[in-house]
Amino acid sequence: MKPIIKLKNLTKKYGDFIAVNNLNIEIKKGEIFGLLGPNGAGKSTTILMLLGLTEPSNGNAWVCNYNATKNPIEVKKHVGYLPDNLGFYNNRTGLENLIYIARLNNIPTEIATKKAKELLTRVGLDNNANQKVGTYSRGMKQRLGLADILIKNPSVIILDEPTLGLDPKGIKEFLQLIYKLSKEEGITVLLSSHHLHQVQQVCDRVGLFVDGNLIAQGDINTLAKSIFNEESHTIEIKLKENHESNLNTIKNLLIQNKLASKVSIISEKLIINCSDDNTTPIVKSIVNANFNINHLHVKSYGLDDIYQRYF
Ligand SMILES: Nc1ncnc2c1ncn2[C@@H]1O[C@H](COP(=O)(O)OP(=O)(O)OP(=O)(O)O)[C@@H](O)[C@H]1O
Repeated sequence: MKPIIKLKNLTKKYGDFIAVNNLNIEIKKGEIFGLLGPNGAGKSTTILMLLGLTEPSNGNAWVCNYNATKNPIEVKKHVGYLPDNLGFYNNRTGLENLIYIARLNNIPTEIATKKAKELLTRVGLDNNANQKVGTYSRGMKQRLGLADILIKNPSVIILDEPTLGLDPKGIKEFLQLIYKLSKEEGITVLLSSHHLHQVQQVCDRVGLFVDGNLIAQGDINTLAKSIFNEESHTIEIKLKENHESNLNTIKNLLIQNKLASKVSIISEKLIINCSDDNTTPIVKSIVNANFNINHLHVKSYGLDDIYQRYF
């Protein structure tokens, strides 16, 4: 299947400064892809090139098979873009704002009203439809922003820092909504963020961006495996019979049986590293050797760990 978004050697220079350097990414239909990186990494510049709002210095971006530079109008027809700062009429209600936007998109008033109501329900704002937007919380405004871009039935939605300024509950609700839209309706989502641990909950794949360079891309498990190699899984075990000789017996057992690549004894605990998740066979072999486990913790690496390992 052809990718719905394709970036090939995409580069943006401002004078001698390279804001985006030779970017290559392919995103499949229905995927949620996170462009992640610190401020100034080049995320917004990439999005602007994808929308045809700024021209690449080199390379190309295609969205829904349209070249973003040559066919920006076609791209805009298929893409809903949620910028980091939203503009609504604060003295109008959520419903009025949506109807107004639908009318701007040439949707007749009756259909616009029906569609606006449906969308407000879809984003969980049905009870706030007649409330003035000026009284909406930031989370509610973000959800209204999502309804706004869904009005033209986009195949792709692009969100620039969508969780900025939201409280933890707002972030959770918003990300759940994005996940639902993608998985239930097949909408492809590209979102940028510098909040790694938040977006890792919903992204199928991520691209890690630093100083205009994409330093890694993939799903979190693959990234963790490629970075932490033999140590991508860490299991911490404490025994009831916590003598050093017992810990050493288990250490040797696990290494001999090739269940671990490394076992350390730290603060009377076994710290076991392995490239695959061997938790079950490790626990079985400890129990079979007649030892009792009274603490077990499996550490899974997240984007924060991956990111920190890179720097
Ligand atoms: N019009 C411009 N002229 C010159 N430099 C620019 C211009 N736009 C962006 N830059 C620079 O390009 C780099 C990438 O900026 P960009 O806004 O894409 O980063 P970002 O990852 O989106 O960061 P943020 O989250 O802070 O928006 C930054 O160093 C920025 O200063």
